[in-house]
Amino acid sequence: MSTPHINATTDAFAPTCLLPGDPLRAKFIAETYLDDAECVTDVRNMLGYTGTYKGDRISVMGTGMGMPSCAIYATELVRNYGVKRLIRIGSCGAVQPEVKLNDVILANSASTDSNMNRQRFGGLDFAACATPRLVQQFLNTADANQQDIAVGQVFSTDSFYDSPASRIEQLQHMGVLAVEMEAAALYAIAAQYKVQAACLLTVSDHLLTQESLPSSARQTSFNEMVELTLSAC
Ligand SMILES: O=P(O)(O)O[C@H]1O[C@H](CO)[C@@H](O)[C@H]1O
Ligand SMILES: O=c1cc[nH]c(=O)[nH]1
Repeated sequence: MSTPHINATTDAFAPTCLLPGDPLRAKFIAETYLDDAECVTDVRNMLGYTGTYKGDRISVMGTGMGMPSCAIYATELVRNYGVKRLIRIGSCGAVQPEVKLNDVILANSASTDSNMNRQRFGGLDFAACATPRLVQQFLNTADANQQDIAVGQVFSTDSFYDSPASRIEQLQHMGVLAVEMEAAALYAIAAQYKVQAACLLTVSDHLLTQESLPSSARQTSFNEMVELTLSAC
């Protein structure tokens, strides 16, 4: 049955759903990598697809930008559509010099400047972590494919623009690899609903060098991350 934000039938989603922020990235992934992909939801043009990858059913759906938007879709997917594994596949801005443009990062934890997890956790600070079993699965697959990925903590922010000037230095100091806008909320939702979650990111911006990928590449060229995700799931 439909929700306010997803107009799919009850059984439309597979237990594993890949979650890019950009709905056109979801469309690209479905059309490029999945067999028999069908668009199962299009409310607000937040496109979601289900198809098969090497014979296994899998879904991919956009979440929009930022934690409030991502939280709406993640919550409805687990509550109403039985999704058990939420895998964010996003872009990010690197804050460490050794992390380069186009590198793939596996976010094993996410700090945040958002208040969303405090609201969820009675005012306390929630340790937002990926599901260890999924982290292991991604690492094993990356090793088997001889693919180099960075594993570490990220920072999920509410603000793409105009963060305090000292922010990057603080993040660097605490070993944060990159900044993005959804993982912390996604990990808290997964914990609350007892489902699995992980977040893979491709470095689209470098916040130290100001290098940046064009928007067309953010939509279509995250092949390394997508292929790793599909072969690990
Ligand atoms: O590329 P996506 O998955 O949207 O992720 C990143 O890009 C958006 C900002 O440009 C934010 O959603 C951020 O988290
Ligand atoms: O949140 C984000 C995503 C991509 N690049 C950034 O700099 N920040």
